[in-house]
Amino acid sequence: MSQLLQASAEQENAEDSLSEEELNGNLFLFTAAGFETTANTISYAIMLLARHPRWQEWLFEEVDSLIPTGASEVPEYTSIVPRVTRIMAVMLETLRLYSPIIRILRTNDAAQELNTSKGMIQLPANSTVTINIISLHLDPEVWPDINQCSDPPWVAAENQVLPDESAFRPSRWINPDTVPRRLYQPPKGYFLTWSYGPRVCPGQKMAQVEFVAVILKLLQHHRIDAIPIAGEEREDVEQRLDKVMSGCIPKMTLVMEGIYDARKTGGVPIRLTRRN
Ligand code: HEM
Repeated sequence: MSQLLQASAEQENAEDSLSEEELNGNLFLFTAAGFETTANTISYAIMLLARHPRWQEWLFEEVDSLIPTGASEVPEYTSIVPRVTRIMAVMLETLRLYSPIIRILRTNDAAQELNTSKGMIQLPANSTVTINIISLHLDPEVWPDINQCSDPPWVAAENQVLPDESAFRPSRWINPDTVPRRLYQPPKGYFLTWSYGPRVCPGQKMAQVEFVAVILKLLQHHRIDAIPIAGEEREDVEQRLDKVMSGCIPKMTLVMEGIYDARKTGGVPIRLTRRN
């Protein structure tokens, strides 16, 4: 944003600088696009980790190897971020299941021919095309059973009721050691959480660093638990969390309904317990 302001201020002709309306528009875009998206992704990840606590144990292994217990040093970007794999996998899996932007709209000025795998599609001028990100991210022809070799052993023993593509299984993003790229690269066009092409999200890397920093610091000393309400058993808590997460609505970005109005709705009480 500061580079944009500087470039605008340096223009010799006033009409080449950004108008007040354009400045306000950009400020709004950066705030909404930069804040809501990442904040909600972190909220969903915390809910998923409270709902599936065994994945926290899996993350603790990575967190403790990155910052050994008792280490007083503040995590340092260049030494930590390139080594973070599991936290990134949790971020990608959260974004796959709960992408903050659930559809991308594009309108063409002129008539266009699209050459697709299903044949040629003629688009008249001013057609609006909606890309449905949710269905791409859950496509049963693409997502099931990827990288099962990276699963922690308890995954195979779990009685999984959901089809694999709908389940929270972050290890699907972790390639075996024999593959040079650490994280799974989905087929082109099937993971569009950041969009694609010339208008791809410019804040992608910043969001990743924010997510890693928050989850790393949170799990360095704490575990996340959903607090039972009024004598709930664990099974009741799980059902309640599933219900909250399935009650998502796309506002500016995808959000869990009622969760941010905690005074009225009660929200979802979460406890951070200090790890030993
Ligand atoms: C998890 C976090 C994020 C996700 C999932 C995300 C996703 C997206 C998507 C899908 C678009 C394209 C929207 C469209 O074309 O209709 C977009 C655009 C944009 N994002 Fe992000 N974003 C995230 C974080 C950020 C951050 C942290 C920033 C900046 C600090 C940012 C700044 C922008 C801007 C400025 C655009 C507009 C780009 C353009 O129109 O050419 N985003 N983002």
